[in-house]
Amino acid sequence: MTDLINKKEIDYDYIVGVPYAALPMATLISSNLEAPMLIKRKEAKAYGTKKLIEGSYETGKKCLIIEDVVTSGASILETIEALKLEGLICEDVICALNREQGGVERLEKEGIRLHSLVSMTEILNYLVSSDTISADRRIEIEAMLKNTSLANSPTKANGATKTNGTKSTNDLWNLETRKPLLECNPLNAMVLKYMTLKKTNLCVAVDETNKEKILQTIQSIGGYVCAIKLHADIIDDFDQSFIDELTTLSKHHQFVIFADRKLADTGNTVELQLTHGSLHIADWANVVTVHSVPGPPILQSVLNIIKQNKALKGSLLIASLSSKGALTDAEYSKKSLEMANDAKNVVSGFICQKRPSDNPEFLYWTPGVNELKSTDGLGQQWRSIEDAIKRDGNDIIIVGRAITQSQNPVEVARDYASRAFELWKSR
Ligand SMILES: O=C(O)c1cc(=O)[nH]c(=O)n1[C@@H]1O[C@H](COP(=O)(O)O)[C@@H](O)[C@H]1O
Repeated sequence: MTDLINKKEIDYDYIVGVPYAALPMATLISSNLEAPMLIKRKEAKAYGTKKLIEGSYETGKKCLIIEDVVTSGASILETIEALKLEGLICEDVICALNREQGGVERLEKEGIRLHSLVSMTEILNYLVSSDTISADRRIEIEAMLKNTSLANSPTKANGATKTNGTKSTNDLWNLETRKPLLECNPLNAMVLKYMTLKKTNLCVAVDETNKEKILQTIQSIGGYVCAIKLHADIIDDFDQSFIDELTTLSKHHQFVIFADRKLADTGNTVELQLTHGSLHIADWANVVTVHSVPGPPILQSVLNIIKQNKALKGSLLIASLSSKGALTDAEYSKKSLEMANDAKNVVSGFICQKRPSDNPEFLYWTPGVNELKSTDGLGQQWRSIEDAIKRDGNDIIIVGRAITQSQNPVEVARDYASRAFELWKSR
């Protein structure tokens, strides 16, 4: 907690623990920081000073409140009330666990900032990602916490109309319910952040062969995408300077870098393909496509590389392809889904035409989208944004030539992004 206090550069004169559970922590912090501590009594003594606040202090000075667990924030406000009566100022609270049951909001209303070591969301994320609890169990816990906070909330307390803040567990596609499930996977957390921040579920496939042209295109449309997909092996002048500029653009425009490599070999070969050769894919790509045809070992190898903490954070498994006559039928998709379900720490989602599953923990990425044409004469099959999102149930559209070969790629990217996002949000 002292590190958190220093990191947040909180200004204070005294340390005050919320009686009684937080007093030992407050005492330790006061001694570590060599800061004076005040004691707030639960109730004034019937004799002696009869004061609620013990210790030596000057009015107008600042108190940093220490609490162990914050639920509604009521006991903190009680402590602050007593301190204010003595002319003391309270602006910051440090707690160990924020149960996220209304405490932050209630304190914010009083101009109080709550800084927590860990939140309930972070704990649940860890429990799900470590397979300690299932995603469904997580939703039940969150519904229970939400119910409890509604039960404790002031509006409910003063008899205001009941609001049912819980989402039924089958409303898994509601973003508020689905968000915590998606955030258990590091890549999906990254993608979702950009999607919700930039209001876009558009991934543009920049299938150009010249790095300057690629970088110019990305610079112009970067504001409208959550991801940029490349076939690095078609770029004639692919080199480190390209990777550096691409990475800079991804940070500036906040998008995920997607290497469409369609890995489909033995584990050893895949590990070499991700880390060697002229591409060094894992050094710059956050996500890579993987075929399920070699079976589960390929995912273990991709995970081995993800664990090396390079740029690579996740993979998309091919469930179905858009090309005419593709062999990826329903049976193939089902087998891909089984592989993915056993490897959620490496498979963030799918490349698919129709969403192969109703599991909200995956993101469903779909190519083959073009509002103006239905084929390119080379086997590609295109359909509309609406069909891709609403009829086929996908999350992210992957669009190439409809944007990159249009008269005005920026305008088309903006249009595709806004239409796709509206359809996705309203699904
Ligand atoms: O994995 C892919 O991205 C992919 C899978 C698939 O089934 N179909 C498909 O078109 N793609 C890719 O998505 C992009 C589609 O580009 P356009 O056909 O120009 O929209 C290309 O980069 C393809 O390689």
